[in-house]
Amino acid sequence: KCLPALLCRGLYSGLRVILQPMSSSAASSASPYNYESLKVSQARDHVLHVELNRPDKRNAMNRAFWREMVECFHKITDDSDCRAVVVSGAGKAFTSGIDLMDMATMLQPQGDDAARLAWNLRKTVVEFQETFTVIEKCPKPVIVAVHGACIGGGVDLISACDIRYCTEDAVFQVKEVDIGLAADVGTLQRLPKIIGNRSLVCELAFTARKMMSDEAKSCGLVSRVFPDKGAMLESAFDLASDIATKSPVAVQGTKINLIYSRDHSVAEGLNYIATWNMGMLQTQDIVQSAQASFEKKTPKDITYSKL
Ligand SMILES: CCC/C=C/C=C/C(=O)SCCNC(=O)CCNC(=O)[C@H](O)C(C)(C)COP(=O)(O)OP(=O)(O)OC[C@H]1O[C@@H](n2cnc3c(N)ncnc32)[C@H](O)[C@@H]1OP(=O)(O)O
Repeated sequence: KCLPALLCRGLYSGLRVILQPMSSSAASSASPYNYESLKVSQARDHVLHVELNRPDKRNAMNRAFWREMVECFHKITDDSDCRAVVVSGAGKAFTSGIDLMDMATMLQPQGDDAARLAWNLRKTVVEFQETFTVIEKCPKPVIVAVHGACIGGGVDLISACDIRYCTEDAVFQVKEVDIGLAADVGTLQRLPKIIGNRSLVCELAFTARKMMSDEAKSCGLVSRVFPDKGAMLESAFDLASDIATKSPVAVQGTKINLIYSRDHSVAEGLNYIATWNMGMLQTQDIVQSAQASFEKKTPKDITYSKL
């Protein structure tokens, strides 16, 4: 064999080793899901449960929370073993929104003059927005299960999730006007697209009035209401498990395209998915799924490769 060909092959093998993605077990043993404000556990096969975990403070969103949600969802995005996520709150309530004790220091502007103060404050708001936008950027479906109070930042959080369940005792409140600010981390942008009723969004956001579970269901904010938290979580885990049996190529491609299409015209959405599927239609998952269908099997009978 000629020397240049051998050198090329050696270089190629070396590159393959360097570019080889870390297996999920190696990744998770190096950096487990370990947080101060969140508790992450494996609820079912391929299903992670992310709990807001400051029950004594009604899961108020403190400094650690705003940072850890981003870290957690980045990790979930890269975790090839995870195919669906359930988010819920520990204790008496889902969340009481931003931590009012931490708020002053978290939003304290820094800078030598008005321009620099404003510049840095804008950066802070954009960073806070990322705490919930990561949920939307994560290609794994995220189901949120709300019980009790879901206030302020809580509505921003659930608006970024894909599927919303709640209990009969759930209370939703776009509370920001009551603390003197216009909601700025997602509610005003996402909620109108979820409930499709601008009049109702304005009413909720201008007055901060409470919306109970029956109204949340009738306006389309949540898709199901349960008598208690236990029943809700069981159903949320069942739903996540069901999603996790399907092809991850199909499910994650569906989430990404649904979100893209929400923010673009039909023509742009069709163009995007055509380009998407020119790669993804080449998956073995289609061959396996079609074969299973011929054999009267379901996705549950198929082992799809990790994504
Ligand atoms: C760039 C910024 C972007 C973000 C903006 C976000 C804005 C918002 O989120 S606006 C909404 C702010 N939240 C509130 O106004 C809610 C305040 N809390 C309540 O109304 C009640 O606590 C609640 C109805 C949620 C629950 O009532 P309950 O009787 O069950 O509990 P409490 O006795 O009131 O509270 C128990 C302990 O938790 C502490 N706590 C509750 N909420 C917060 C909070 N938001 N921040 C900090 N701490 C909170 C409360 O002080 C009690 O603590 P302790 O006295 O030590 O037991």
